[in-house]
Amino acid sequence: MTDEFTTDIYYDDDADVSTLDDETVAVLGYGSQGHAHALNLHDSGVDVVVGLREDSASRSAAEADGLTVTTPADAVSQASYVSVLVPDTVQADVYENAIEPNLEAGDTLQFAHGLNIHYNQIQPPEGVDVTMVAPKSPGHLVRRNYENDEGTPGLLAIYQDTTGDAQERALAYAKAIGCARAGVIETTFQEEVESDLFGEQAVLCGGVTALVKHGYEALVDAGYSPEIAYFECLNELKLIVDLMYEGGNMEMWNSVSDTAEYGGLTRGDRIVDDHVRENMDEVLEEIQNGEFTREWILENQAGRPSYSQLRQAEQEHEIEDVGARLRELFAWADDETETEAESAEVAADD
Ligand SMILES: NC(=O)C1=CN([C@@H]2O[C@H](COP(=O)(O)OP(=O)(O)OC[C@H]3O[C@@H](n4cnc5c(N)ncnc54)[C@H](OP(=O)(O)O)[C@@H]3O)[C@@H](O)[C@H]2O)C=CC1
Ligand SMILES: CC[C@](O)(C(C)=O)C(=O)O
Ligand SMILES: [Mg+2]
Ligand SMILES: [Mg+2]
Repeated sequence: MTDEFTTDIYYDDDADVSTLDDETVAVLGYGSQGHAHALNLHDSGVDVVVGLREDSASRSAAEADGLTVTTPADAVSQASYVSVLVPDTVQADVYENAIEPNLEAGDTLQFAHGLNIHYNQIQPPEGVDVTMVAPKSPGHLVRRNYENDEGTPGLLAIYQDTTGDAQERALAYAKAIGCARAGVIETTFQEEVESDLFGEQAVLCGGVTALVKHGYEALVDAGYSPEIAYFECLNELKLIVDLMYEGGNMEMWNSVSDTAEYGGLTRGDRIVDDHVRENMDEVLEEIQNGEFTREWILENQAGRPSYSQLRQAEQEHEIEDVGARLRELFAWADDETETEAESAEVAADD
């Protein structure tokens, strides 16, 4: 077991937002990450211009938030620091048509996810710095944490350092969006993209929702009420994970009953067993060898048939309707409503 971390971790004292005083940052995109970065940078005193399509649904939101909005190409031409926060699947096109023609030597080209660089969808020119500042959080929480004077952990990677100032500039950016309040871990584009794709597929998004739905279906199919199944398998998960977030699995184990602890420790590995680990290793291999990224690019080129069908089926799962009706009935609905409103607001920007 290692008693020393091998990575460098940076905090607010390691960064200086004034590094960006003479720079204009173009934030391309105003969705989950884009709105959070643009607003946090702006509130940190950085000169920001948002780049959006003429017909973008996000324009009105960005302008209502007091930000300067123009087209992506014009934003890049005005900027010395370009933060690419459009969907991964359109970045190569946006780069070719709006970024590359307007990028100048000495500029920074920055990403929040390494996919397009690591899988060679974008080949940046020599003469620019290429960096990544990747919050380890959904975008609307990056904004909420900043507004609450809290931080969001992030990753930082330097792919190309032409100016010799790439890290100083990226750290200033990370501080300005609130990541250095929590901690910024230095990594590489490869490590970020492969770990992020794995985490969202096998644990955070894919794995956990599959577990929740199977648990819900097992109870409902055995005759238990949907309300009970929802509270047991979805709602309480937040409360459990909050404890894990605060103090590791042991904080959760120390808080639940001995009965839950014994049942969980003896049955957990029967539910998520060695076969699940084999599946995880298979999913990771598909990420590492580029199979997933090729599949995702082809899916988009075909107009997202599978994505749309799967998303529709997810929306139609009984747990969505049961959960929406229950959240309306309970005291915390105001908070949830706020979260759902935040999500709806950001989703409208998509
Ligand atoms: N979502 C998250 O929490 C996280 C995302 N990331 C990364 O951040 C990046 C952005 O993702 P995310 O914030 O989820 O993106 P969203 O889908 O939430 O937002 C996309 C934004 O880009 C705009 N956009 C879409 N297509 C184009 C286009 N062709 N040209 C110009 N603008 C366009 C949209 O506006 P409109 O369609 O109206 O033009 C919207 O404002 C990705 O690299 C992602 O991997 C990293 C960490 C977490
Ligand atoms: C967990 C999904 C994520 O990687 C994220 C919010 O970090 C994403 O791509 O949205
Ligand atoms: Mg992620
Ligand atoms: Mg991701």
